[in-house]
Amino acid sequence: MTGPTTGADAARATDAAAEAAAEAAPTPAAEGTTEAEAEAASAAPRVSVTEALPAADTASAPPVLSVRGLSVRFRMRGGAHVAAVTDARFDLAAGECLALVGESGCGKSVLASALLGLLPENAETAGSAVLGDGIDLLTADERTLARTVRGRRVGLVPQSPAAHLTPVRTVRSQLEETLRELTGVRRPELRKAGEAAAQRAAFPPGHLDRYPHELSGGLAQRAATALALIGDAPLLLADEPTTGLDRELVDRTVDELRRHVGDDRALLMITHDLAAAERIADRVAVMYASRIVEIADAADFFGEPGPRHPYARGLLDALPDREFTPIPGMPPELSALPGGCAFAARCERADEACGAVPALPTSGAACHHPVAAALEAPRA
Ligand SMILES: Nc1ncnc2c1ncn2[C@@H]1O[C@H](COP(=O)(O)OP(=O)(O)OP(=O)(O)O)[C@@H](O)[C@H]1O
Ligand code: NI
Repeated sequence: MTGPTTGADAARATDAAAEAAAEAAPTPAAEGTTEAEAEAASAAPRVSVTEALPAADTASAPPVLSVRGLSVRFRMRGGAHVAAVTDARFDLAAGECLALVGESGCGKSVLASALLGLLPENAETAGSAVLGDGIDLLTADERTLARTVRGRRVGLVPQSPAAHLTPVRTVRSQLEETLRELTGVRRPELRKAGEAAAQRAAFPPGHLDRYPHELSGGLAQRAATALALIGDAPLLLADEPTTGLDRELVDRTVDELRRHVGDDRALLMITHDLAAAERIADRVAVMYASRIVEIADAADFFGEPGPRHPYARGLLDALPDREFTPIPGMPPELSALPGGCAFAARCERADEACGAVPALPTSGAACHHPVAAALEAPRA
């Protein structure tokens, strides 16, 4: 899903006054933010938690989220189907940030909607997506999802914060309502709690009485993040949280998100911005034509040995600051996916073996001919 771009978005983006305020007061110590927090917000504290943690699949504590065989397809008129997510499998450990990357239309947002129980009527699902406490997000009923999951166990940082916020109410009133709903705080404590919630996401208190349309893109994103954090959900899901922001704001937004991934919280960040993924992710999952085709440690993926899947390698090589070479051809239609590997038609390494769907290892590429495989597994 790509959020609608409205005239209001453009107006906000050029709202110099609000932007200047955002720049001037991101984490002002004078507003009650501790120096350490202010420091953390501005200094990109990219802590490599993967080194301290056992691999997600072998962790002794149950993963915050465990996805197995997750598929989503949409029934279309005339009996056709769109396979938006096919057989996704991954774990997400506490303290970990997994970036789900891939080109527009590959199924990232549909996967997120499945995890929130927000799929439309014409969706059919298979598989499981189990939270640490055993709730399966795919089979939970709407009452459970509404009362105990959304906001409380899964916090959503939306793709288009401006559209996600209620336009006719101030940020303060939206924070207070969510606090009342999720934490039970009542007046007279509510006002203070609202200000504390804003502060957690570095939303400047001086802007609390503004309406969403009076906020810059960066501040709207902070307001939406503040709302997502209120329920202290162990799983944060951010779908393209940096859409429409300039580079500096992208960096700051992802750094702030990273700051909220504490010891007992995990973040699934969906993005097609590979630089943002590199900046905050511990692991990367690459999606192509509805399937996760590679899962790798972010350091290995963005550094050495680099991506193993030819598509993932192509994605990186297409970046302007790398080789700037686009992948030839187009992804297949999700309503007419080929048998075997969906990337084979565009892949110079493809041969007969690629007529069968390659398995996805716990870490590595779903590919019959992964890049650099020869280096790691020399034949005798
Ligand atoms: N309700 C629906 N009915 C039919 N097809 C749908 C529906 N919702 C999404 N799709 C299709 O599912 C596919 C995956 O869409 P999705 O929004 O997950 O892509 P994405 O990877 O998030 O892309 P983007 O980067 O543009 O946000 C697309 O082909 C889309 O057209
Ligand atoms: Ni999307």
